[in-house]
Amino acid sequence: MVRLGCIADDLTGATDLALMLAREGMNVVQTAGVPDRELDISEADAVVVALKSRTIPAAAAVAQAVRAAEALTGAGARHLFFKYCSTFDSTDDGNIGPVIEALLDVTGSDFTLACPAFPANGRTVYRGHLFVGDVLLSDSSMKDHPLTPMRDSNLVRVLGRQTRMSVGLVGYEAVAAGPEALKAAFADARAAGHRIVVVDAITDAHLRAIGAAAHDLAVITGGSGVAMGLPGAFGLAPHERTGQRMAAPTGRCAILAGSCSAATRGQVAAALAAGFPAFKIDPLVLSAGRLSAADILDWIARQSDARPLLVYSSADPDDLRRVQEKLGPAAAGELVEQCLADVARALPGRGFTRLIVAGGETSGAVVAALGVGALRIGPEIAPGVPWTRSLSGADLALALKSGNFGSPDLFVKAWDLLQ
Ligand SMILES: Nc1ncnc2c1ncn2[C@@H]1O[C@H](COP(=O)(O)OP(=O)(O)O)[C@@H](O)[C@H]1O
Ligand SMILES: O=C(O)[C@@H](O)C(=O)COP(=O)(O)O
Repeated sequence: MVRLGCIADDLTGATDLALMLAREGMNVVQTAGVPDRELDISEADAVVVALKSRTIPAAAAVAQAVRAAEALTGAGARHLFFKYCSTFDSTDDGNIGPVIEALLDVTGSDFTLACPAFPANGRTVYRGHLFVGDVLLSDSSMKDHPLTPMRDSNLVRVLGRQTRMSVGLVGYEAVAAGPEALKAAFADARAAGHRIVVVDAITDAHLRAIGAAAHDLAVITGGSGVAMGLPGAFGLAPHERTGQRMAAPTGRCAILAGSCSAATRGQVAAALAAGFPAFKIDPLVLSAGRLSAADILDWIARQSDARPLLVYSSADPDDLRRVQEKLGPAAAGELVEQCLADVARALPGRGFTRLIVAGGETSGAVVAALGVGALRIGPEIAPGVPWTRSLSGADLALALKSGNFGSPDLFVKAWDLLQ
């Protein structure tokens, strides 16, 4: 029986959330897009629908989220969880605010919370300001994101620009005082006319308190952290998943990296230092027609299968700026995503069965090209990053890595969790 219906605005965000819910005791099915009627979700406590709606026009993001919400409530979900990035990736046009408005509308409710905190990955919220590690969001590498540069750390202000609804703040004191104090703070904020409250959270204990206080809301929104307390609040007990290995089809290994985030760039550097055969995509050469997916596949055909192959477009902020000035951010992004998707489509036919994909938008494009419609969550590689196994399309082990997650050795070590 589906208790919790989840809608994630990108694919890596969906696996991040699915891992959190699974670890905390839920039986989770993750789908890429709105699930087919044929997919068996009868055993699932939670279904996580991955959209690719973070950077599309707000009206389209709303339409996709509403369709997903209708499918999930139709499958029995009484509570909806809207998952966005722990760095609140969005623009002044949306899409976090407009989607929250639409989900409140669909469920006939008038109050929810917003909390992207994920302390295990260094994301904390204090006085409504989002920190990444030791610095404010606006001082972090997210200020240079290719599609959603984040240059304001005050989430009440950021969300306020995206919605006509009144946005309030529930501060640290209420969160630290526990679920009953939090419920009272929610009631006060609602009575004051706020329809969304940004909630402070610095520790996992805060996230569990928020889960306990919010689990009966029809709509809950946030990063995967705020889902930590929900399975327990629904009466389920955590699973210990670390240390497990996942059975995976035998075959070759590849890494496709379209993320330019700092963590991914560090992982690319570590893979190069480890001597992985690597192909770097230059979007300007691609755009000039002097490089194609077929060329990359020819290069792949010439490599030995002794080590994982790396195909990447990850660029530092200066290179990225140079490309974006020439091609425009959206066109450059699409060009690279299309190229990596075209490469990915051919990989199963060439014996590749184990793939790491870095980047949320990139993962969305790659998984769509692979025709994978649903995923089972496997062991945790790093906080927010599980191995998964495809439940439809080609039989694959897939790690869909959020741009800024994972330690530098992730591309080198993740394979050890497969058997
Ligand atoms: N060298 C590059 N120049 C311009 N855009 C790029 C380059 N490499 C990747 N991109 C684009 O940047 C975006 C990165 O987003 P995403 O895959 O979500 O990564 P992250 O998870 O780090 O946010 C994608 O649209 C990708 O195609
Ligand atoms: O919450 C997070 O940080 C991630 O789950 C996520 O959404 C990351 O998105 P990308 O950085 O675009 O992979």
